[in-house]
Parts: sequence; C-alpha cells; structure tokens
Amino acid sequence: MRGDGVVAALDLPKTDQNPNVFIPRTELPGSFWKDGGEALVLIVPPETDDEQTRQLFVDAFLQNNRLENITSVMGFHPQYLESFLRLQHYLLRMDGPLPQDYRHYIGVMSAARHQCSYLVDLQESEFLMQDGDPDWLKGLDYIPQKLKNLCELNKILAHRPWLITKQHIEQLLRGNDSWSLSELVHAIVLLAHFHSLASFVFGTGINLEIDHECGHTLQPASLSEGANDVEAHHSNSVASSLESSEPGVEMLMHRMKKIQEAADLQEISQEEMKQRFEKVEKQSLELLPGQSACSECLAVSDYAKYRDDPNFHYEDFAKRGEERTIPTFRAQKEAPPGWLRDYSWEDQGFSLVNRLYSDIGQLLDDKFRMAYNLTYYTMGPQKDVDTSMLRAAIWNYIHCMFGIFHDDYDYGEVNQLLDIRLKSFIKTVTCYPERTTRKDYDNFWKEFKHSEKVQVNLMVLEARMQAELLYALRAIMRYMM
Ligand SMILES: CC(C)C[C@H](N)C(=O)O
Repeated sequence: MRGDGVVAALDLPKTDQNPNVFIPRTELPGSFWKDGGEALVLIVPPETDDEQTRQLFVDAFLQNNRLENITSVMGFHPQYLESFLRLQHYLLRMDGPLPQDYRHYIGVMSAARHQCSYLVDLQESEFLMQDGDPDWLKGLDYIPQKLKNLCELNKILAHRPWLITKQHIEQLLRGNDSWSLSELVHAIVLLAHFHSLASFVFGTGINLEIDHECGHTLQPASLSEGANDVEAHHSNSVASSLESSEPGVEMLMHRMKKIQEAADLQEISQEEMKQRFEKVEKQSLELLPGQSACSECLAVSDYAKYRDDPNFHYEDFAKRGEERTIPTFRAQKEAPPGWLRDYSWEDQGFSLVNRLYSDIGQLLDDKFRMAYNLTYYTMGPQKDVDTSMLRAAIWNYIHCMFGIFHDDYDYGEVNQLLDIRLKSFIKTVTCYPERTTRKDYDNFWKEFKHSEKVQVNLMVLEARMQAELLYALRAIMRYMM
C-alpha cells in the first residue's frame, strides 16, 4: 500500500509525442467519483516514487499500450497488481485456445451485462486493433453463431451462476458451431474476469471521461437522496440500523479480540453453524440497492445491442424458488478459501482447468490467494493488527451472495464485524455493480483509508470471480463424468 494519496491529475502520454501510443476515448484524463462539485480522484500517480509500483506501471503500459485507470487504482496494492497483470496478460495476449478477436469480443459481451461502458469501450477498441470485424460491433445479430451461443452462459454466469448445469455445457459442445472444451474454458475465464472487473470498476468509481456524460458515472448525491435512494428501499429494521453510527476501528478491534477469546472456549455444533449462515443470508435479503442510476443514460447507451434478455438480473440466492431445490454449497475444510466441498479445487478443479487451458489454474490460484491474504497489518490509523478475521468475514460474506457456505466458518463473526453499510456496499458492488453510488462508497468505513476501501473492492473482484468459476467448472466436471 503506497501513500494514500488522492491526486488531482492523471498524466497520460500524449498521442502526438508518441504516435505508437493508442489512447482511446476512455483514457483521456478524467476524474473519478465525479459528484457535482468535488471530485475524488482515487489513483496512484504514474510518477509515484515507489519503485515496484512504477515498474509495474511501465510493464502495464507496455502490455496494453496505455496506462489504464484500473491499473492506476490497483497501484495502491502493487503485490496484487502484479498477479492481476500476469493473469490478464496471459488471458488476453498469450497463446491460448481462442483467437484474439474472440477474446476481446467476449470482453465486450461480458462487460455489457453490467452496462460497464468503461470496459465495453476499452474492449471494443482492443477488438478493432486486433483486426476484429467492425460489423460485429453493430451487435449480437452480426456475430458468428458460435459466439452468439455463448450469450446464455454469459447471462447466467453474470447474475445467477448457481443455475449452470451440465446441459448448458453440453449444448455448447455439440452441433455445427460447437466449441471445443479448451475454447470453452478460455471463454468462461474471460467471462468471469470481465464480470468481476466490472464490479471493481463501479465499486471504485472509475469514471468515464469528461466528454462522456452518460457513462456509468456515479449518481450524484442529489439524485441518490431522492426516491431512488438505497435507504428508501430498506425495511424499517435496516433503516434504523443505518441511522445508528458505525462501529469505529477501536470497537472492531475489541470485537475481534472477544471473538478470539471465545473461540478458545466454545464448540459450536454443525447445526448451529448452518443456522448462523442462514441468518446472514436472510438478513442480506433486506439490503436492496437503489434503482439504476440514470435511466435516460442507460437508454442512450446502446449496450443493449450486446445483451439479450436485459431484464435478467441477480436474484437473491436465498430466494431461489420455494422448494429450495438448489442446495447451498458446502465448502471443503481442507481446500483453500472458497472451494466447494462437492467440487474441490485441489482434487479436480485445478488439474481440470490446467489440462484444458494450460497454466491458467496456477495464475488464478495465485491471484485468489493474493487477494485473500493481502495484509499490511493496519486498520485505518492502527498498526500491527492481525486483520485476518475481518478479511475472512468480508470474503465469506461475498460468497454468501452466491450461496456458498464454508462449513468451518462461524458466520456469527460476519454480523459482529461487518456493519450494515459495508454489507450494503458489498452486496451492491457484487450483485448490482452498475447501481453503485458515491454515497455507497462514502458511507462505510469512515475511519479507514481509501486504499483499504480499494482492497475491499479487490476482494469483491476475486471472490466473485472464484464463485463464478466454481459453478462453471463443476458443471464441466459433471459433463465429463
Ligand atoms: C481491508 C483492510 C481491513 C485490510 C487491512 N488494512 C490490512 O492490512 O490487512
């Protein structure tokens, strides 16, 4: 974590000075969290004096022919940034099952699920630079049938990944316009990558540029105070807890200590553990995000051409049909955080994904572990703090949105450590990223640093990506059995 600087200018290379540098519209100097008057620019400046970060910026620049805003924001966490760039480079640029134009078109399709104009624009430009057929940018009616067949998977994976079955996989692998298994795995990793990246973009307020009024810019405060306000949708109990004040850093540290002490004494039954999970799951039903920021803007944006079934959204896992025919997933104790009991990453997932698309398993694993374990032993102004409990609560709460239950984790901790404002932010960014407002961002963790809030967004990115991949890979495994 480098200085918590909120800087004012983004000093990007000029095209006339360096004609080889391609700067798309989205890369013009712009501001983040534009909020009527005051803008919050949440980036590490390119001229940072931290050597490691600067080197990574140079690498990123060489990889992408630009320094993307995303890279500048992730620059708060250079160790993470390194593993992120490694995976992204591999996924988009190195030898792999899919041709370049497909990779970027899949980027466009996935970002469009969340109307993430920032990523759609970037991927459209990349697509054209890779000699993609400009006609395809007219929309889904102009693309090859093979790519079109991916729409259903894109949609389910983005919003309700627990619905993926082996039939979805089977359908894609047969017939005239079929996918090979390796191609499909490459496509699935790309889809999950861009869905989760959209969460990061909205969650950190990476904004479109000054000339792009109707991008995914955050709702100004004045709008979010109206009928669309996130709070206006909350039930009474939620509304009243929002009025009370957020527990500060010291209170959180005190609670962590208490949990630690109690852990040495008590044994909780499996039944009780499950009930605590269900309680957290049920409470999250009450957290409803605001409506789409600017319906006019969304109408103006023509990303609809890249989306079918635009009304298909996230639906709470806990609400999935009355019979609850789809069970909660149990995570395996021995497995790394997040991998499922009935589908273990180490025994099946890792080798499956690596076999079908070599080396990707390792890169994914590195990135997940990095996001889960990253710590500076700080909490806001406090130093030398063991924050593992807080980070585990955040990670597991994100998985809870997808019905993933870790049976060795006491979900009582989630309720003690995550205040309703933080939960609300996490739920919005994870499930409805396009609805995130500046107010959602400002509301939680007032004593923490910006870099720590960015870190929460990294956890959303990775835990969400992991959840999507778990469900998709499990379906592939079932297909292969
Ligand atoms: C997300 C934050 C609670 C992370 C914390 N600053 C740490 O160093 O672990």
